[in-house]
Amino acid sequence: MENISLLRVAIFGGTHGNEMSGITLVNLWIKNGKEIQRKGVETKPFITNPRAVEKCTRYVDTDLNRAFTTENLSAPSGDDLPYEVKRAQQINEIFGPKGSPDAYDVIFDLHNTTSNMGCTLILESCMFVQLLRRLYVMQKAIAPDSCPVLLTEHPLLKYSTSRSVAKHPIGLEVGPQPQGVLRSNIFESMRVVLKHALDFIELFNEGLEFPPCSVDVFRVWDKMDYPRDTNGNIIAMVHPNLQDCDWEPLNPGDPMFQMFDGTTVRYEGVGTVYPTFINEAAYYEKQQAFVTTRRETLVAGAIKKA
Ligand SMILES: CC(=O)N[C@@H](CC(=O)O)C(=O)O
Ligand SMILES: [Zn+2]
Repeated sequence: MENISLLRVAIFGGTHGNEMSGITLVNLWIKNGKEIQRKGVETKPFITNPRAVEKCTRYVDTDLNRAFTTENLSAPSGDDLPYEVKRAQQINEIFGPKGSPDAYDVIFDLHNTTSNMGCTLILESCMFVQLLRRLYVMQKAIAPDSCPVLLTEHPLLKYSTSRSVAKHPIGLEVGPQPQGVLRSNIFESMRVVLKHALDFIELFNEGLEFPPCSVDVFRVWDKMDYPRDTNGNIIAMVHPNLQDCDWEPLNPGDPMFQMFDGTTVRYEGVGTVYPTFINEAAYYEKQQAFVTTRRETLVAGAIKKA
């Protein structure tokens, strides 16, 4: 039986300054935190990138959700550092230090995507799947559609997120919602998932035991770029058969891109993958048309409060 304590919880909004649901919710909760208060739990709502929020842009100098590397966090502070690196250092001081016993127990980091991903929980390692299993069950109960778990553990594709400062980082990615836009359905589903997640932490803190079980996850497998010409210009779009089909199986031979000349590019990998972040606006600059994942079932042991 693994013992973990869940006492200090932060809720981050505005890690990307144009993802409006998390920004709006966190600002509401900063004004009035009643909705996120739970017995025995300290919850802190926090805007992580206020300058980007003010400009309604993803970031000012560099992507904050890639900035929490050991190198950045240990860089000598100075005015010449990019804004987001300075901000990462401040956040690490308040909620970390990353990797230390003093770090916050849980950070929920609220994101929106332009992809049709529904409500997705993003986990960085399977260590925390025991808890996620429970969140997952609760989400299933509240959302008519499935609520996938994306595991970003990958030797090359893992990135240094804002939430990685916590002992248990949890990303909440809800879409589709355009950048800079607030949609009531997306806003509401984010709000409801957070509510259930906090309810769970309260129950857990009261000493409720959760039995072992298994949970299905989508593990990041590979990233796919758009087809490009020799100058690096994009020469195709996501194929209509794939657009909006996040989490649906993509089999070898299935259409993947539609070239501007009308021809179809088909998936040629080995075996079935489950694409996600399909045609995410923020990923054009990252040379990423979508991410492929593989389905896995993880077995979660019993958990109980320390
Ligand atoms: C669209 C978007 O910003 N997605 C997030 C995913 C995450 O938080 O892990 C990112 O790339 O940082
Ligand atoms: Zn984001």
